[in-house]
Amino acid sequence: MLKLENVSGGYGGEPVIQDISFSVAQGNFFGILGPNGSGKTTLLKMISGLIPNSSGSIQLNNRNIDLFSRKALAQKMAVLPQLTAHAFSYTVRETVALGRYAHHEGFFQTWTSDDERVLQTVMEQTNITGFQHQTIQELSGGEQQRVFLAQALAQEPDLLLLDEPTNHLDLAYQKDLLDLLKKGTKHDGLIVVSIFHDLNLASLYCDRLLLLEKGKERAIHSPDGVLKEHLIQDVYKTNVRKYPHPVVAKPQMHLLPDALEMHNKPIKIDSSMLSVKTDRIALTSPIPLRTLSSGVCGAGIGWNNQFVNRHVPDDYYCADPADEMQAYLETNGFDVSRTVGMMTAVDLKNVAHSHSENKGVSLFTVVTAGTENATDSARPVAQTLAQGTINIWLFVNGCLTDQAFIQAIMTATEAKAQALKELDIHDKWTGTIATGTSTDSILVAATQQGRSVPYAGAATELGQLIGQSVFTETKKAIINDQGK
Ligand SMILES: Nc1ncnc2c1ncn2[C@@H]1O[C@H](COP(=O)(O)OP(=O)(O)OP(=O)(O)O)[C@@H](O)[C@H]1O
Repeated sequence: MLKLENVSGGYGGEPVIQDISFSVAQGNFFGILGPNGSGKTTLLKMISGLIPNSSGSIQLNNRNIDLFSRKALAQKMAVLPQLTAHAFSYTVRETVALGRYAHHEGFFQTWTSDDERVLQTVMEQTNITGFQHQTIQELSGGEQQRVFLAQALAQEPDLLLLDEPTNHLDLAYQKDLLDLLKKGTKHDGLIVVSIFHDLNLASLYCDRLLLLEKGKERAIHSPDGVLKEHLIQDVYKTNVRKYPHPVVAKPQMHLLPDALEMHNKPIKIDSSMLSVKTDRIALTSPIPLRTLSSGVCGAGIGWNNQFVNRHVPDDYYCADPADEMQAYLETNGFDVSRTVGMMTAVDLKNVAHSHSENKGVSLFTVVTAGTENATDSARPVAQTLAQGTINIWLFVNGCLTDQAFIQAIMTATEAKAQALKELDIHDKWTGTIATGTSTDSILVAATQQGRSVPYAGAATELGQLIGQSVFTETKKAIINDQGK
């Protein structure tokens, strides 16, 4: 256990570090964050005993660190400092072997089989065995960083202190190094205390974070507790947006650039951008739109500027429709990374669309609808799929919040169900009124320009536009399809 109580200190004069207290238990990964000059390195140097604290106490395993001899401390604690230019020309192997010195009785103690085993293990873990006979100077910054990490690991410490360990490392080695450290905490009970400039890496790997501001604790908590928009904006004096990691339950911070792209010329999505052909309906926007969709391609949340509703035959079957659709889009000149793609078997000339406006927000709605496959979602039954799908596109000229995106989907779905009810469309398996078809898709795409639209429930201006237009255009599209 590492324990700091009311620690202050610095380089003489006004203390750089002021009244810092925290503890890190065995097996924990602790991150230190803070802007340039906030005192992160100074605090790490105090923990490692390199500079003394002027008040408070620093204990490792219930013992003040200043009571350890240098050598005893080196058996318990290893440090990976910020990478600096090295004048010496040891080989990689010799450099890593120096880490074993902490465990030797005297300078001339012979190299044991245990030393060799540890040396080989840490060289393999850090992937440096291949260049063990080269000199340090011959290596790149990232390779050198891994050698010094191997040296620190060769000390077999209880506590590992790191100053920006991922500096100089490429993406894959950043992950490998942090995975290795995390494994060390979980499997061997290692305590890791590390400085991070990259808030997102700190969030992914650390159990707890300390946020320093001008040498004082501004926050100490779990990543979720520290990575709060207002807190990070206030301490780093820059605009950020917090989003969950797409796979791991950890927060991620995104910078908001003042880039030109954010001040695009105002645009309005409408029917002039729509093209209807027999094999596809397509809409191309001059700027990327923020999208939420259930398309075969480009599903989920994203930014896209091409939208395709492709006609497929009644008997279309493919084991991997996403893959097949991707190939179709590529063949037809669409950039798959920026396209939302849907499929339908209905005749595309029966498409219905309209443009509507309400108090500064406008909406372009496009619907294709077939109802052979109509289902009542409240009474689901296993059934053979017939052709017939309702695909709804909603292009909003406005700036939507995440809530508004979700409410737009809800409002549109409710209006679609009402359209089916009014046209008395039944689920042929249950005999009840259908609510949709079992293969319907939806897209909400917003310019993220102009009026800000916080909500899109049925009582809001956008909600009313969506409700009315989806109800009307879905009915039109169904009637068109029925009259084919
Ligand atoms: N050797 C030194 N002598 C005197 N003052 C120092 C010394 N090293 C750092 N400082 C001062 O202490 C303060 C904190 O520096 P420190 O290096 O701890 O910040 P940091 O948070 O690690 O910064 P960075 O993110 O830029 O690495 C700064 O104002 C710095 O000028």
